[in-house]
Amino acid sequence: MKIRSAKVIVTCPGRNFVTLKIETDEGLTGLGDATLNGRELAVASYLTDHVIPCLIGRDPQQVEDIWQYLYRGAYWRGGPVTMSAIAAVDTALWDIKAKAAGMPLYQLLGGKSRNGVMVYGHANGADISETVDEVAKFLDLGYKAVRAQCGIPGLPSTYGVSKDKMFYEPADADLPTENLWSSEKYLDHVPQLFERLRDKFGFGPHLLHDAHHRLTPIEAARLGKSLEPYRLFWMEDVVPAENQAAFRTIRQHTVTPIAIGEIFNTLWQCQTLIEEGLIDYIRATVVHAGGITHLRRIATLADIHHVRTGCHGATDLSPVCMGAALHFDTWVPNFGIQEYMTHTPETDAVFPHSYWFEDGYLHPGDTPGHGVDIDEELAAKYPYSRAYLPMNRLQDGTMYNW
Ligand SMILES: O=C(O)[C@@H](O)[C@@H](O)[C@H](O)[C@H](O)CO
Ligand SMILES: [Mg+2]
Repeated sequence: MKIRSAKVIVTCPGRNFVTLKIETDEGLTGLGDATLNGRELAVASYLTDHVIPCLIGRDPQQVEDIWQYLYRGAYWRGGPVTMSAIAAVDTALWDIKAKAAGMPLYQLLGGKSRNGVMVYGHANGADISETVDEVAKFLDLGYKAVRAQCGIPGLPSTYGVSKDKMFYEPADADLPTENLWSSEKYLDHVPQLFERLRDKFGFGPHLLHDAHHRLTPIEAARLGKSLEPYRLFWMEDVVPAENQAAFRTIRQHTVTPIAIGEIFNTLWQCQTLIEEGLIDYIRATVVHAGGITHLRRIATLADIHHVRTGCHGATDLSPVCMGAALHFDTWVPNFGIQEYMTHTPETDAVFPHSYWFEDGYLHPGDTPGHGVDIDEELAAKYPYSRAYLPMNRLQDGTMYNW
């Protein structure tokens, strides 16, 4: 078998998605997600201008060799653009391999380790009362786990809190909007939210929270301690992780479980976190962490150190990434949870898929491959439209972690 052609499809059914489609001389096709929020065209160019020419004529069955060829061969290793491009190739090749075998992808990875993939939904509200109402809606839909975010008194807008309720759009403008941030106000307010949620819903549902890399280690330690009575499933991205050793401070102070990894691209960015047992959940996922091939390595290292997975699954990761992640989740022995923000109906129509939600769990389906397709005619009706994630400044104007 040989790769006959490959192309990049950019579409914007409400938000931008970049998809790689690889076709073989035997007529099999495979899809990989290559979406990097706010930097989409950089990955599209990396693929079209630098990767696709090297793929033509190669044997698509050599998934590992092609991964190594693109990773080692480029000389310039790692980084979000490179690793999203490699991920797209890798995902498309696994899709082709599974289709050629006539199997759903999870079978090739080692088969089912569970009957369904537990997911968490996103509840957000302008204030505590609204967030409580939103959490109730998710629980009514059958979710076993809900992430809760809420507006902070004294801050005009906060990332993750939006008018959209079943999903919110991370990239919200043609040029980046700017939010204001105060860790002091945040740290005072968040424990009150979880106190109300536990009062109302008890300890049955799993509750999660995302701090978007905005605290210092000692502030994160304080957050973890103040949330201990409410027994969260995890607190996510409490500090930026360029300095992995900084997590030791947080760990020394709190037993609230720690999750991180949605912006990680390689194993090297979480090696210390995993090997020293500084985190409980690794949130790297297929599209930004080098595809199934590399994510599997991260998960295997994590397993040895009692760290479980919690793949990123926001709306800026396309249904192609979600489909691949669900096959991975169905197999991976140290599965923790999967994030699930529902896509819009327009996006679902562009990417017909075999996965479905039922009673708090997603199921990947049994279609050969990863089970996600693209309607190219429909995709062509939604041209690229530039959009950025918002940014964050402190109240005195200092540029801050978003
Ligand atoms: O946990 C999450 O889903 C968030 O952190 C995302 O909204 C993230 O900010 C976006 O995916 C960034 O593109
Ligand atoms: Mg997050």
